[in-house]
Amino acid sequence: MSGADGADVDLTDPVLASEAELAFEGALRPRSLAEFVGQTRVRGQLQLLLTAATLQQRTPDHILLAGPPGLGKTTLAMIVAHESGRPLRMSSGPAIQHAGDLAAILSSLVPGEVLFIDEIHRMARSAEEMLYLAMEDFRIDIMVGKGAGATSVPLDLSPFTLVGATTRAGLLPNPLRDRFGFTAHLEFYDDAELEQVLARAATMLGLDVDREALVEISGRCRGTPRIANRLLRRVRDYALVHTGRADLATVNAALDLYDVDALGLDRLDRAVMQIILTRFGGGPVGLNTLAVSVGEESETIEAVVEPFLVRIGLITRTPRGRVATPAAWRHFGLSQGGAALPIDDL
Ligand SMILES: Nc1ncnc2c1ncn2[C@@H]1O[C@H](COP(=O)(O)OP(=O)(O)OP(=O)(O)O)[C@@H](O)[C@H]1O
Repeated sequence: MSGADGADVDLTDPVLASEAELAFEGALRPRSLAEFVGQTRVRGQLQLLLTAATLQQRTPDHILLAGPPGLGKTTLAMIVAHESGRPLRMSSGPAIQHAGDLAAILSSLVPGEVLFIDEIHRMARSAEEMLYLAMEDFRIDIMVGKGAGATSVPLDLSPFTLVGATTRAGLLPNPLRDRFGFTAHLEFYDDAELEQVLARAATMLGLDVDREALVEISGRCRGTPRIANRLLRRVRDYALVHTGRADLATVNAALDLYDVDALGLDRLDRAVMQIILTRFGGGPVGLNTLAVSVGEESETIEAVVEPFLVRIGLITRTPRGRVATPAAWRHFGLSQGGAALPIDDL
């Protein structure tokens, strides 16, 4: 995807978000379940779980939040802590590469603390095993010494609530998954919900946006609040520099400039579709082949790209691989079995 200066710009890539954007994202996070838009079922389930724990004056059960990036897992973890009036400790799977890393965190938790572990499926196996006992009995066994003389010393922990987030619930071992009292599967947001997210963000930005402009952005943000907020900022920029107002024409011009198409497909989505349609005649194509072809991790394709493409009906998953649907051929203006376009032309 090319920006105005010719540099590659990917509005959907959280890694490329500037510090200002991250600060903006933080400021936008809803602080309570009532403020949290959409995910009605999950909100109701969480509300019940938290209220029951408060009535019984105990720590809420451990919670697993599963779903693609940007749908609100971190926000919900913060809300769990805030609504139950407990402190929050944040960590992530990649930062826990040894059991000792986890032991250090667990042993320093204050009573009732909420421990959020993002990308929990990426934690080291030895730490995962330590977590089983910690979640169940609020206890860990610490190994002292090495070899034949090693002994395990039990250490009692303060009661805590673990909130784990994962884009790949299927990768968690069963013993870990079973120890969560509640698993919430976050879904992509529908257009009406995204309009609410955008309207709220526009108010916080002090941006006067037409309703039809909001509708247009909500249809192009991959069902994802994080992307909705980011696109809104680019529309704000465009209005500031060029048009003076955030109307439909401004939205179309800004999003076209950043190569966000009518369905909200980004560069990686399009690259994946190109491979399936033009190199493999519509598929089936295996996950690893796709990942190698577009130069991405297969985990990213499976957790980020594929759920969205399936949701909007451009691909289906079959036992033999991913297959393009007739809607995909239409969207890219290609006829099934027709001449292949050069990969870079789509
Ligand atoms: N339901 C919602 N209502 C309003 N804003 C939301 C909602 N969900 C997410 N957001 C906004 O979207 C942004 C991204 O949310 P968040 O960081 O919680 O997503 P995430 O699922 O944890 O993503 P990742 O897995 O990439 O960390 C936040 O700035 C938040 O304000």
